[in-house]
Amino acid sequence: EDGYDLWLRYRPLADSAQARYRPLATAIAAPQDDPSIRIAAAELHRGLSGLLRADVPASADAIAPGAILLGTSGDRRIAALGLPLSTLGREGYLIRSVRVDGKPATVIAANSGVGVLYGAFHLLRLVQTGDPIDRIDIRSVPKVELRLLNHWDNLDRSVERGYAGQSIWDWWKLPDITNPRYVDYARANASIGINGTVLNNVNAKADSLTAPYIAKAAKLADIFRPYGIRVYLSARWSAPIEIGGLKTADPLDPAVAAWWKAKADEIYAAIPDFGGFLVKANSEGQPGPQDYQRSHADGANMLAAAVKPHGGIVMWRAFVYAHENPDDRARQAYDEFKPLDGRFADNVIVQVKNGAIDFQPREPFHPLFGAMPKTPLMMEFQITKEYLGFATHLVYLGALFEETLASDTFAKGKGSTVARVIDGSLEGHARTGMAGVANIGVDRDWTGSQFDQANWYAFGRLAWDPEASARRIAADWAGMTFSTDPAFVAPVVDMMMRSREAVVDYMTPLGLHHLMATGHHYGPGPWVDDLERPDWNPVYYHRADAQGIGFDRTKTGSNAVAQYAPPVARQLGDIRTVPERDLLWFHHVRWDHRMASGRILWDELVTRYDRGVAEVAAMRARWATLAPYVDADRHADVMRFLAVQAREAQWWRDASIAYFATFARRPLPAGSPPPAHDLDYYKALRFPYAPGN
Ligand SMILES: CO[C@H]1[C@H](O)[C@@H](O)[C@H](O)O[C@@H]1C(=O)O
Repeated sequence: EDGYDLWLRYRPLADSAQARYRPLATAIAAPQDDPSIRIAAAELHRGLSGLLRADVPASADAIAPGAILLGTSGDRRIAALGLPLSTLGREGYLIRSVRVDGKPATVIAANSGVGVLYGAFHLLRLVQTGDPIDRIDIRSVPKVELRLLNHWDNLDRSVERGYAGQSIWDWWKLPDITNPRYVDYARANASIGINGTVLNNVNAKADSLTAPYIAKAAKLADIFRPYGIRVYLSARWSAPIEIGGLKTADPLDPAVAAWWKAKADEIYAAIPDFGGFLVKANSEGQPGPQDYQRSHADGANMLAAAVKPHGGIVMWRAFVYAHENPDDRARQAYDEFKPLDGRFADNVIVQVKNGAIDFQPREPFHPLFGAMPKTPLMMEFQITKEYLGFATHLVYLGALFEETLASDTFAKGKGSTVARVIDGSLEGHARTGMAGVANIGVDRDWTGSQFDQANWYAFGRLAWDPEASARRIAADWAGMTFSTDPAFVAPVVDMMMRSREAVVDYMTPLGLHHLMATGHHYGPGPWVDDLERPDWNPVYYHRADAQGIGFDRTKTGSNAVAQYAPPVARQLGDIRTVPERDLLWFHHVRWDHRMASGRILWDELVTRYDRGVAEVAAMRARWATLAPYVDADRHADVMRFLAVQAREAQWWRDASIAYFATFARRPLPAGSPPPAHDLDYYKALRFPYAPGN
C-alpha cells in the first residue's frame, strides 16, 4: 500500500458491486494484430480480473454474452455494428451496449488502436468508481491535440523543481537496459489521455541531441509508442556551436539551418514519429535568436523548417523576461510576442504559462491568451508545485487549472474563455495543446506524496477536455485511488477543492505574489531585497510602504492591465470592480481601504492568513476521521504530510504578518494572535527542505 499503482488500483470491489458487474464483463474479445489493442485487452483483463475477483479472459474471437468487444473501424465485426465512428478523429472512442450475434455485449470502438486503449481505460474507471455500465452510451473525443508532459529532467537525473526524487529516466543504462517503470508510466499517462512527453529540461544541454542520447530517447519512444505517447526533446539554442562545431547559432545563417535540418533528419531516422522540439530561448540566461538580433519568430521558424518534412512541430515558449532593468516583469512576454502574431510558421505553437509571472498560487490569466489570434497558443501549467509548498503541502491543482481555463478573455466578446483559446475553437486553430510540467520522480508514490498524484491525474483529464469539472475529476481520482464510499469521497473532494484557496490564503492572499524565499521558493521571504535582478526580489512584487501594499499595474503604474481586452482591463483596472482575489496584483492599496467584509485592508489581510491556517487545521482533522476508509499506510503517510503543512502554514502566516506589520503599524484584528516570534527570527530561519540552506 505504497501508492505505486496510482489511480490504476484494481483491488476487489465490494461483493455487491462484483455481482453487478460480472455478467457484464465475462470476456474480452480483441483482435491481436494491433499492439495498442493488445495492451487494451491486457489492461482490461488485469483490471477486471482484479476488481471482480474473477478471471476475465481475453481472446481473439469468442463472443460470449457479456463480452467486451474491442476494435477499430477496419474490423469486420465493428463495421457490422454500423457505429458512427467517422467523427471521432484518430483518438476519440465510443463505448456502447450492443448486441453481437444476438448476444448482449459492450463494444469499445475507435478509429485507431490508441483510441480503443483510451476507451478501455474509461470503462475501467467506470467500474472502479461504481458507475453503471449496463446501458452504456459514451462518446469521447479529445478537444486538445497535444496533451503533453514537460519533464524538467536533467541528464544527471536531477530534476529542476522536482520534489519526488531523481528523474525516472535512467540515462546511464539506456538504451540497453530499461526499467519496467517506463511501462507503468506509459499506462498511467495513457489512462488519462496524455499523448506526448518532452523528456529533458527546457534549460537544456546540447548533449541531449548527440547520437548516444538520440538512441536512448528512441528506446523510450519504442516503449511508449503503443500507448499513443510520442517523444519530444527540449532543444538548446546554441547546440550548433556546442556540439556542431559552428561559430554561430544565428537562425538566418544557412549553415545553422542546415545543421538543424541534418540533426532533425538524424533524429527522425531513429524515431520516425518524433514529435518535435520545445524551446526556451532568451529567457533567464538561455541563448536564443535575440543574441543575433533576430526575433523569436525567426528562431522558431528556422527550427520548424527543419522538422516540417517529417511532420514535426516546434513549441516555442513565451516565458521570457529581459535582462535590462524592467519596470514590470508581468508585461514582458506580451510586449515581446504580441507584435509577432501572424509571423510564425504553421508548425509552430507558442507555449504560454497560465499567468504572466510564474506559476504562483494564484495568477490572473496570461494576457497573451486571446491577444494573438493568428497564432496557436498552447497552455503551460506547472504540475510540480514549485511555489505551492513542493510535494509536502496538500494542494489540489485541478481547482487552479479550472479557474484559469474558465477565465474569460473577452477577446471576441463574452464567453471567449481561455479554454476556448486553448482548444482552438475561439480563433479556429487546428493545432492545439496543453503542457504540464511533470511532478514525477523515482519515489515509490511517483509524485512525492499521495495527493500530488491527483495533480498529474487532473492535468491529463483537463487536457482532454479543458471544460471538464475539477470537482468531478477529484471525485473520480479519490474513488479510484482510495475508496468509492460516498462517506469518504464527499469530504475528501471538499477538502481537495478548498485546499487551493488555503495555500493562497496562508502564502499570498488578496493578489500578493512571488513572496517565496529566494532560489528554492519554499518558505516565506517577503523581506528579500538583495538579489542581482530587481524582479527576483519579493519586495519588487508587494511594494509595501507606510501607505499601503500591492503592485500598481493600472494607468498610474505599469499599466500592464491594458494588455487585457478592454472589458477585462476596465474591470481589473478599477479598484471598485477588481475581484478582491486579484486586488494587490493590480493595485497599490491603502492599509485602511475598506474591503467587502467591512474590514480595512490590513485587518482583511491578517484574517486571510488566519483563514489559511485554520483551513489546514480543518483538513488535518477531517483526514483523521477518514482512517476507516483508507489502508493504514497511506492514511498515516498523508497524516504526516498534513502535520508538516500545518506547521508551515503557521510559519508563513506568522512571518508574513511580522513583516508587513512593520509597514502597516496597526494592531492585529481582535482574536488574531501575534506571531510566535519576532521578524528577525523568521529572517534568520533556515529552510528544512531546501537543499543548500
Ligand atoms: C526551467 O526553469 C524554470 C525555473 O526553475 C523556475 O524557477 C521558473 O519557474 O521558471 C523557469 C522556466 O519555466 O523556464
